[in-house]
Amino acid sequence: MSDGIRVWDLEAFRAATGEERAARARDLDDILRTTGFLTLAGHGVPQDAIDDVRAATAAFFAQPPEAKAQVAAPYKGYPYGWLGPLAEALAASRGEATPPDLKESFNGGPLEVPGGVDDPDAHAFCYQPTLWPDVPGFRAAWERYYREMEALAARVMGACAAALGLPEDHFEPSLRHPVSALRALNYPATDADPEAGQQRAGAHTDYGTLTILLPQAGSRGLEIRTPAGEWAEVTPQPGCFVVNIGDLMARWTADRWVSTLHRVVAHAGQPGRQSLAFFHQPDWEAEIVPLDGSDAYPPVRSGPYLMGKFRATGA
Ligand SMILES: O=C(O)CCC(=O)C(=O)O
Ligand SMILES: [Fe+2]
Repeated sequence: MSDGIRVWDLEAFRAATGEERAARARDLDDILRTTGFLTLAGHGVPQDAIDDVRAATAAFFAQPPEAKAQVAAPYKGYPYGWLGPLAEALAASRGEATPPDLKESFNGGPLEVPGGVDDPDAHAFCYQPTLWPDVPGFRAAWERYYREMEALAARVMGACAAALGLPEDHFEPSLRHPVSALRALNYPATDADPEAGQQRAGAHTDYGTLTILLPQAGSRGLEIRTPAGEWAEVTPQPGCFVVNIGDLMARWTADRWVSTLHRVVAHAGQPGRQSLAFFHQPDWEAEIVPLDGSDAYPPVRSGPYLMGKFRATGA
């Protein structure tokens, strides 16, 4: 089944002026109001930064479990490192009991700890060190890609401000030290049928502002729940990212934009699939108040809000 995910070109927006720029901003607003998902063209991330992180993460996952275990989270609740197979069920974030997801992941956080953060929760939950695997070139490739994602997220947030009719620098004071996370995902090839209700990633919404996803080229199985209530497959487009809105952005826009339910389906006889998800999250202390001036939601702080979402799933 083909998808209804529209392509939106960031560089074309940034190069445009006057009425054309306004029209491209309106188009972005329209996409984020209806599906909350888009295929991002014109992203400006160098291809070799993408190729290098793909090669590094593939080499990481290809190691035997004992090697991966060397960068497993050292205690329950440690935010980063290797999460082995069957460690998480994303559907639990919506109170649904399912068998665990058929995946493993490697997770890392901000590359620097800013001065002046007093909240001990910020240190325990966000500013723990990323654990570096002993894979040649891994750290350099990961850090470069992380920085590219931070810069891309800032450009997309500028466009989002325009789409909301705000000055393009509107979000900048909330994005001085974002507490974003990068997650590499490996969904092993399957031969047998999954258990009833088991998926590669169970149905969930993302928690933060934006997710910038790099699905494996030619891979299948990522689906979004359409406004009509059906599951529609997202087909990865060569040279593009998939970008979607998370719960915090829905809240910030007082539900003008939608944080759409999505999943990665499992069935027998699937080839392996690897993806990279960058979960963009404003500064720990940033106060998120509905942008339309309404009282649709009480103010929350970005970091504690995110931590609350994770705690609610027992992660
Ligand atoms: O791997 C994918 O394509 C999507 C993963 C996802 O939705 C997530 O980890 O939040
Ligand atoms: Fe997701």
